Parts: sequence; C-alpha cells; structure tokens
Amino acid sequence: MFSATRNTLLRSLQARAPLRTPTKRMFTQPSRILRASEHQNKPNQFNMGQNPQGRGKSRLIFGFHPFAIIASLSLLGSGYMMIIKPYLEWNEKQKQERDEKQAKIDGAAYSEEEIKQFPFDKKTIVFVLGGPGSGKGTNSEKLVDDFGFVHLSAGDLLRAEQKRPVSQYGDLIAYYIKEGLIVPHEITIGLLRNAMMDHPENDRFLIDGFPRNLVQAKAFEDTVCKAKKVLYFECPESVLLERLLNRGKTSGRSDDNIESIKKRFKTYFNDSMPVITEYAKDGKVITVSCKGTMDGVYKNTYDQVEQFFKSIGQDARPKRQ
Ligand SMILES: Nc1ncnc2c1ncn2[C@@H]1O[C@H](COP(=O)(O)OP(=O)(O)O)[C@@H](O)[C@H]1O
Ligand SMILES: O=c1ccn([C@@H]2O[C@H](COP(=O)(O)OP(=O)(O)O)[C@@H](O)[C@H]2O)c(=O)[nH]1
Repeated sequence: MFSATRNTLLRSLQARAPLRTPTKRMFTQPSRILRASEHQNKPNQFNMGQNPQGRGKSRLIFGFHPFAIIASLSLLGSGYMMIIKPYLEWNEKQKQERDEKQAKIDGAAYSEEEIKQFPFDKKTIVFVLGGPGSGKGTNSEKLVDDFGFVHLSAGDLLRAEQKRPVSQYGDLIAYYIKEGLIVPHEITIGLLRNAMMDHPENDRFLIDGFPRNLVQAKAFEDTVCKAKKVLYFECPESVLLERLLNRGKTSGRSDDNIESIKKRFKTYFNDSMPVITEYAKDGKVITVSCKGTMDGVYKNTYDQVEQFFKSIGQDARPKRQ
C-alpha cells in the first residue's frame, strides 16, 4: 500500500518538476532584468538608504523619530503573528504527520482497539533470562528453528528503536544502554507488544532479556499477559565477563566494554536476579547451565523445552508456522 502511494507521489512530482526549472525565456531576456535594475536606482519608498537623494530623510525616520520606531516594531510584530507564526505552526504539524506516518510504516503503532482485540492470552510466552552474555540470544535463535518460536530480544528491539531516525526515545535509550540501566518499562513493553502483534499467525514467543526487574514483570503481566515459563541460563560472573569481552571485539555494541559491563552486572544482580527468584517460587523456572560447549548447552536447552511442551500437552515441534 505504501509503495503504491509513493509511486503516485513520485509521478505527480515528476509531472510538476518542469514548472520549477528555469525556462529558456528567463535566460534569453536580459533586457527585462536590465530595466528592473535601472528602476532600482530611482528613488522610491524602499531604497532611500541607498539613494543619495534620500539619505537625510532616512536618518530622520530611522534614527530619531519615535513614532517610526514604534511603527516598525508593530509592523514586525504583526508580520510575525501573520506570517512567521502560522508558518512555524504549519511546519510543526507537517513534522508531526511525517513522524506518525513513519511510526506506522515501521509497524510501531497499533490502535487501542487493535491491541484490545489481540489474543495475547492464547499465546505461549517463554521469558529467556540470565546474566549478560549467558547465551540467551545464541540458544533462542536455535529454539526458533526447532520449535517454531518467534524470538523477540528486548535489547535488539531497543537498539532498533534507538536507531530509528524519527524516534523520540533514541537518545534516552542510548544513554540507558551505555550505563547498563533498565530503560523505562513503558517503552520496552510497547515495543514487545507491537512486535508480537506483527506476528498474529504465530502462537509461540521467546521473549529474551526481559523482564529485567520486578516492576517490568508486573507491568507486562498487567498490560499484556503472563508468561508460561522462564528459561534461565545460569552462569558464573567470570564466564560472563570473558564472553562479553570476547563478543565486544566484533559486536560493535556500545555496552560490550569493561566500564559498561561492570554497571550491567550490578543491575543484573540487584534488579534482575529477584525476578528469577520470584518466578522460581511459582515453579515456572527451567534452569540450564551455561557451562560447556555451545552444542552441549543447546542439547540441554532443547531437552528441557521439549519436556515443557509435552507437559502442557502441545506438539513439541509443530509444522513451521
Ligand atoms: N556455550 C558457549 N560457549 C562459549 N561461548 C558461548 C556459548 N554460548 C554463547 N557463547 C558466546 O558468548 C557470547 C554471549 O552470548 P549471547 O548469546 O550473545 O548472550 P546474551 O544474549 O545472553 O547476552 C557470544 O559471543 C556467544 O557466541
Ligand atoms: O528489557 C530490557 C532489555 C534490555 N534493556 C537494556 O538493553 C541492554 C542490553 O540488553 P541485551 O538483552 O541486549 O543484552 P545482554 O545484557 O543480556 O547481553 C541492557 O543492559 C539494558 O540497558 C532494557 O533496558 N530493558
């Protein structure tokens, strides 16, 4: 739909373009331009300052006469009110419309009605938690292929939003990520909800790296739905540090450096661990050790997830959706 609109726009712009380019006539009629400049040398109400015959008068008006100053100021004021202010308002409105259109193009906006109608409760949501660098992303990607999940990484969604040129949250997200802090949950939950709604045909979602504190966990339950399970990658700090520094050599991420990593660890131990403890009380946590080869860790992950689907009476490996 958008490409059809864009083509129509392009066609109409191309049809108008010749009007804007200078015509041959403009370049071949110097006599007209000459006459206009001759005219400028004659004294008139606009060029008194440049004309020797008008100099004395000009000093009187613009140098000393208080009424002239008041009149000029009120002219300027009314000029602002009548021309510049409406122009600025119009320009701002155009910008807002462009932003809204861009948000829709990016699939970032659903109406309240569409959100209300979406069957979040019918979806199987598994949160994937664990320290930074514990293997959440690596194993989630593999689970997508084997179990037909949609993988939604909260960190990736935030980084994508940060880069979106018209996003109002770009600078804020960049700051929170670099400082290892947790971005206000309204933003992250909005992105996750939109991303789920972008896949209405899919029933299984892995939400990776979220929730990172108890407030986020409750807000998601209240405004979206409850997760069925939590897949937790248990990993000692020394292993996390080694893997993150290694990933930092190629990831290009603003937070895979020692200063940010220390801050992320602090946030993880203070704010994120209590979420895992809380879900464990409800018997929702599947724990997988991050130690071992990639294949070894995934084998354990696979077995546990298969077991979970069997326990809720679902076909573990549905045909690819
Ligand atoms: N079992 C493993 N052994 C060694 N390196 C691993 C293992 N699992 C993941 N990694 C590597 O560790 C780094 C962090 O993994 P990643 O999946 O990005 O973690 P997270 O998503 O939890 O931050 C990546 O460079 C990844 O290739
Ligand atoms: O729900 C979330 C998920 C991520 N982040 C931010 O994104 C960063 C990177 O998260 P990601 O899950 O991509 O990476 P990890 O730290 O697990 O390697 C975190 O440190 C937070 O600053 C956040 O604020 N809220």
